[in-house]
Amino acid sequence: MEAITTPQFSALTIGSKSIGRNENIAMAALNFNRRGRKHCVRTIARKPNIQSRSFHLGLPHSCDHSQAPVLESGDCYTSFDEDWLLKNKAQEVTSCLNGRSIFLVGMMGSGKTTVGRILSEALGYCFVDSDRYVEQAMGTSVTEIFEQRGESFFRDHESEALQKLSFAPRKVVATGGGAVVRPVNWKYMRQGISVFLDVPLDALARRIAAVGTDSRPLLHFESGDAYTKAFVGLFTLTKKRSEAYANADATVSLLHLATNLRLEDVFDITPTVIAIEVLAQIEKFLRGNNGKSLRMYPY
Ligand SMILES: Nc1ncnc2c1ncn2[C@@H]1O[C@H](COP(=O)(O)OP(=O)(O)O)[C@@H](O)[C@H]1O
Ligand SMILES: O=C(O)C1=C[C@@H](OP(=O)(O)O)[C@@H](O)[C@H](O)C1
Repeated sequence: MEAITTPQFSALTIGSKSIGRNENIAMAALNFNRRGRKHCVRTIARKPNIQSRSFHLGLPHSCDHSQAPVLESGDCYTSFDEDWLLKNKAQEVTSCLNGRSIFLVGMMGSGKTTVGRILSEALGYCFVDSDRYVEQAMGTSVTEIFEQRGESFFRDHESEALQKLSFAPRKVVATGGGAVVRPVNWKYMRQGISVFLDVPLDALARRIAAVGTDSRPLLHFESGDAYTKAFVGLFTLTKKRSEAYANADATVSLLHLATNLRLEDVFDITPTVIAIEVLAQIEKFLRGNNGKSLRMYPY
């Protein structure tokens, strides 16, 4: 059996900078392959109730990761800095991505815009929100388009936007929550890699209630407070769309992620950690390790 090697960054000092909403330290991932050799720096999550502090990461020659939390992608981790890890993960995935764009799909409020911006910055890609793209092309808001021209008019322009974006490499595209329902949109998104952000209904409704339903016309028909409107509306849409979301090349399930990180609430998972997990799942897909078939890409 080969000896386990000490990671190159064993003397790296973790700064005492604040990370995440509660200023807790981040958790870094060091992935070891089956033969026990250090493979690469992997993923992280914010660990609640641990004070930020400086320390040296010096791993012994035989690391026991049996107690380390495990991400959905199967990586385990120790304490580290999440921005640093995102950068490293992005560097690692960049070469296998080879310029392919990333299309984030998921329900309203699943974090496509928030996570997409972080991802694009880490990868040096451009970020495009397809709703904003349509709004710019039409010179009016999505809400007004729905109210004045109807949903199918909006869907036509959404498809046109995705078609145009599909030709452009090096983009992270936050698609609209309903883009998955038109089969032709998958043809466009297949020019890149699609990732489904799978977020529990309650968390979606809480996020949307926090900002209100004004900019989400499909939730305007429901009655009750913002949370109830969002929950009921999203429940109905989810039932119709879950099969379509399953077409994505990769999925990041926040429930699985929270369970593996031993977090009680998906709200405790920061957008940066989700971005890292998106990259880890893309890597799995590109290596043919997630059960989805690879396609030929134009870039
Ligand atoms: N990981 C997260 N934890 C808590 N709130 C989040 C997270 N990601 C996004 N949000 C919040 O949820 C709301 C919807 O996010 P957004 O990125 O606009 O979703 P989408 O583009 O999928 O509709 C925003 O107010 C955003 O700040
Ligand atoms: O789920 C949907 O059908 C929609 C989601 C919205 O985008 P977000 O997912 O960015 O909120 C926007 O495209 C439009 O209101 C319709």
